[in-house]
Amino acid sequence: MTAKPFNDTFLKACRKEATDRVPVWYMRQAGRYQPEYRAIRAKHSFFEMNYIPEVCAEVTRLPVEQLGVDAAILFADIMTPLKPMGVDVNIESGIGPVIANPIQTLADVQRLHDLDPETHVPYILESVKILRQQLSVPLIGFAGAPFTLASYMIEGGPSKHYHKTKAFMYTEPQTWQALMDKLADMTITYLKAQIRAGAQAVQVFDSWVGALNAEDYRTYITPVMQRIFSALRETDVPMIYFGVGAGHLLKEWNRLPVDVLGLDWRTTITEARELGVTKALQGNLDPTLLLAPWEKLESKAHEILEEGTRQPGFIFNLGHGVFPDAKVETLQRLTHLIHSYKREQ
Ligand SMILES: Cc1c2[nH]c(c1CCC(=O)O)Cc1[nH]c(c(CCC(=O)O)c1C)Cc1[nH]c(c(CCC(=O)O)c1C)Cc1[nH]c(c(C)c1CCC(=O)O)C2
Repeated sequence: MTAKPFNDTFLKACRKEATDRVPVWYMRQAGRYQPEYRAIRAKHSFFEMNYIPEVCAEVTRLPVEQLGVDAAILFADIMTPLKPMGVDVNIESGIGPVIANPIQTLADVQRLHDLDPETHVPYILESVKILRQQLSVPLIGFAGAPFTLASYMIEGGPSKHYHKTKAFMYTEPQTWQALMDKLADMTITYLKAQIRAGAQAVQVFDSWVGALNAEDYRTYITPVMQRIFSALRETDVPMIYFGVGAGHLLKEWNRLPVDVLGLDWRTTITEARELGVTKALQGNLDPTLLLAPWEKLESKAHEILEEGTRQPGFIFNLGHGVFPDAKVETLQRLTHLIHSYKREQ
């Protein structure tokens, strides 16, 4: 069997180079909407799937083979590196990460271990190496951003309003800073290790940072994100920064040394461009539309393609992850639509 030629359209779009078709991948492209995933998951806990590199690699490859997407994202969770740092976290199906020992004091922060990827998460690095041998599309490594990780660590699980997190930030600024620094060190070390092992792009998930207003983002978060992306700049892999409900932060994000901004569906690509965003963009179909009639999905996907392809540097994705009740066939059809799209001159 001859190996497929390497498909680098995703990497080109990250660098704002012209591509002959629009690259696409989907957040949470590996997950419970796939019967094959459910069969594997029935045999293992979530973290067990992380710990066994062959399983991790199989689950990572599944959507690439099934959907024909232009990038693979390593199968793990933003919580994976927190476990060896001393966070007692479990992934509960249908709920998300649940933490038995939430952070409350400076002593709790100081007790967190520094991450040493080679000893703490060797299975992640092994999975990356295996995948690089097997894939003919780029492999995206990823990590959670400090605010989003801290929100789970402080709230003890998923949250609606992040009020414990924000109260902590306002009332214990020094402890908050210590926590941000510790998490930023982890993010940098973890992503650099993934890149050394072979990850060809990285995405930093700051899913919940949209809970902050722009002024608080500037005060409490910009310095730490600046440090993370500057440190990763030393590598030459493209960096993507993503958050949900963060349209009001886009001007701030555009100043960070990052290559691609991930948008959710609340901000259109045209609106982002009008705000002065110059980075490559990734997004932003509302994942709920995967459950809508095809005509509705198709027309919105078309709109996004037209807006996105007005300039180079566009990667089609969803505005957030695929839901468990989406259908594989819908994502296959959508992928085909994106790959067949030709911009009218
Ligand atoms: C906030 C966040 C988490 N995890 C992640 C984020 C950032 C992206 C986002 O905002 O969705 C990131 C993540 N989580 C997972 C991936 C794997 C790669 C991929 O996208 O295919 C990635 C990139 C697997 C997963 N992570 C999780 C699952 C479901 C686990 C299962 O099989 O039960 C998967 C496939 C669990 C998890 N972990 C988390 C949540 C909210 C959940 C979902 C809860 C649920 O719906 O059951 C925390």
